Amino acid sequence: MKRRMPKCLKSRKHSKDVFETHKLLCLLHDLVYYPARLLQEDSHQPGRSLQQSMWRLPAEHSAHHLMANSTDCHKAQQDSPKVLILKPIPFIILVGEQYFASNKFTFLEAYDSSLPLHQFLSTHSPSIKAILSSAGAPITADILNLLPGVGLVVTTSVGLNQVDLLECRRRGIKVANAGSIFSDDVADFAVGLLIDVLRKVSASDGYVRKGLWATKGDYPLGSKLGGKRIGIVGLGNIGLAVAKRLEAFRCSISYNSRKRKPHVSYPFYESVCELAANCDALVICCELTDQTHHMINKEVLSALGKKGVIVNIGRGAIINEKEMVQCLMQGEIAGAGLDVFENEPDVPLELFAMDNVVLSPHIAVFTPESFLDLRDLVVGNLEAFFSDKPLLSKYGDW
Ligand SMILES: O=CC(=O)O
Repeated sequence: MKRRMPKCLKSRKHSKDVFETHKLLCLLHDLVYYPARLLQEDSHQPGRSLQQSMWRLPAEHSAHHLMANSTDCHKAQQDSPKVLILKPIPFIILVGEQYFASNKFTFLEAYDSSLPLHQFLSTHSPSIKAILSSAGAPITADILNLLPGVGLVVTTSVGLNQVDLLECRRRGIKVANAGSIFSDDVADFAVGLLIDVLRKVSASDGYVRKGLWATKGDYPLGSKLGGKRIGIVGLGNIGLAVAKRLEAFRCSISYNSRKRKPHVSYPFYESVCELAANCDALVICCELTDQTHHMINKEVLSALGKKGVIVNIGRGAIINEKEMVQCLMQGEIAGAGLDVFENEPDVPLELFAMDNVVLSPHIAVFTPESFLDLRDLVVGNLEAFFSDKPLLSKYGDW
């Protein structure tokens, strides 16, 4: 389906941003995921202000700076409704200066203040009408309690496990996420991890680099992807994109999901354990919710079996990491391709020594190309909200 895009965004030229985007993406993981933890610990304690921290957005890109360039803009900044940002979101750097000059809204960066968060929010509460969140920036009931004027939470992430959705629903706060913008990127990466684990791409790369080819001879061969039975856990946009790719490899697809999908002919398993017992590889594509937390446990992995492989591009906590590490150590499953972990950026040390495991630092989601689409979607959602128009990527039925 074609995504609608606000007129003001259609005319913008993206190409000149690509170079900047590439530079930023090199820092992306550090900026988005690692500081999420750092910031949780740092949490607006006076004296430990983030103003001096390396994570702060460059001053010339902040809304305050951009809007403060003329008296008119300054007035507009004071009057316009505020979109709260609790933790740094590097993609904002990509949003053109021109767009910030709009009078529809301005960003209010809480992490720029030396005030304790509670005080900061109480002070600015009347003007805060929306929140811009990201994968590492939790939006809790406590925060929403302090902000009764908020009508929209928009996130730069696909996953919404960091947002208290029940509270949003209770308050009638609209929620918009990154929709399907990243589906192809994540699916490419999932298939990449699967091929890597099966065909030992990274492991054999390490073998060559360490000079072992010359001294130890040929490396053990990997296993063929073609014809494998793949179980997809979570058949949303990403799961379907994974399935489509794997069909081209002549894999047979089956799936587990909250509900059987109408118009989908792949075999459906109500139990994830049964799915695991009937496939050679499991690809985890579902959301992290109370129901999916630790859903992939020892029992499921044992059902997958000694030749089975698991790939996770969903969220770390969908797998019981301790049990998975044990299963890998004991040869209960054959290998794993993991982009997400329970306590990022911490990765269980045991995995480092396993050459049947491929590890990546939660990067499946982004490519520079779709990052530009994300920019347009987030700004488009905010623009729509403040113009009382339908959101571009509304989540939920409230
Ligand atoms: O993992 C990242 C996301 O949910 O966007």
